[in-house]
Amino acid sequence: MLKVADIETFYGPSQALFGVNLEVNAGEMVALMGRNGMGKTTTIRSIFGLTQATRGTIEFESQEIRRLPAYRIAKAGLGLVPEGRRCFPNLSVRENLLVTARPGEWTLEKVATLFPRLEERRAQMAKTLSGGEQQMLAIGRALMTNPRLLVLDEATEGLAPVIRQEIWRAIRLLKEQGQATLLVDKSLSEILPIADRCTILEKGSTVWDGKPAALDSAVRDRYLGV
Ligand SMILES: Nc1ncnc2c1ncn2[C@@H]1O[C@H](COP(=O)(O)OP(=O)(O)OP(=O)(O)O)[C@@H](O)[C@H]1O
Repeated sequence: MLKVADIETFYGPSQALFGVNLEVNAGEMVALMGRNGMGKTTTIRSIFGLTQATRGTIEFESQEIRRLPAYRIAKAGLGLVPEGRRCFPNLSVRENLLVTARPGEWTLEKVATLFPRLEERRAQMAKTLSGGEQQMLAIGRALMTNPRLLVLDEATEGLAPVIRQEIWRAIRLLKEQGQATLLVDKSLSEILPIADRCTILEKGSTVWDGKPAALDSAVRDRYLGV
């Protein structure tokens, strides 16, 4: 479904990615891992055309998307929940969900069953929601675009444990429903049981790819330890 091959990405003169390889197949949940600053967010920005990769290929459903503008990439069927959420603060929950909605299986009703808290707060302005609720709204909004591939960048970062659990429960439900997902998160105990595959980045390159069961303590210490 998504095939990223040998991409290189720069911020001005400074190179952040030196050869990232990554694949997500239909129905798969893939975890993109690596310590701070190794290039996870830059990889996601490159996939979505927010910072264009200068080399390599990014194919989504057999279409080369590396040079497409961000809006065309979203339209091709990729849905992003960016780091830091970014809901529209002065729109209501309902308006946030509807503003980028596209026809498909995900509707207001279905998002309400995934996140009942959002339904209870549907008329509230997004800026009055808690951080965790805003995160749920960001996920709901991405789902309302009915993406064939959903990408979550640090969806549980900095949230209270009870809210994190609600979000992980939703992610597990998405997995059961066969939603193809690329996930960046530091919580190995949550990710490893549900990921089909893990891709690890170090200093802007893919250094390991495999099933979570193959991620032994040597690999963890080498690439994920602090
Ligand atoms: N806007 C920017 N301008 C210049 N350099 C940047 C910019 N954003 C990130 N970088 C650099 O690119 C490299 C990769 O950063 P990136 O944010 O992709 O890492 P990450 O793995 O997502 O880290 P984290 O887990 O901390 O979010 C780092 O060296 C970082 O300093």
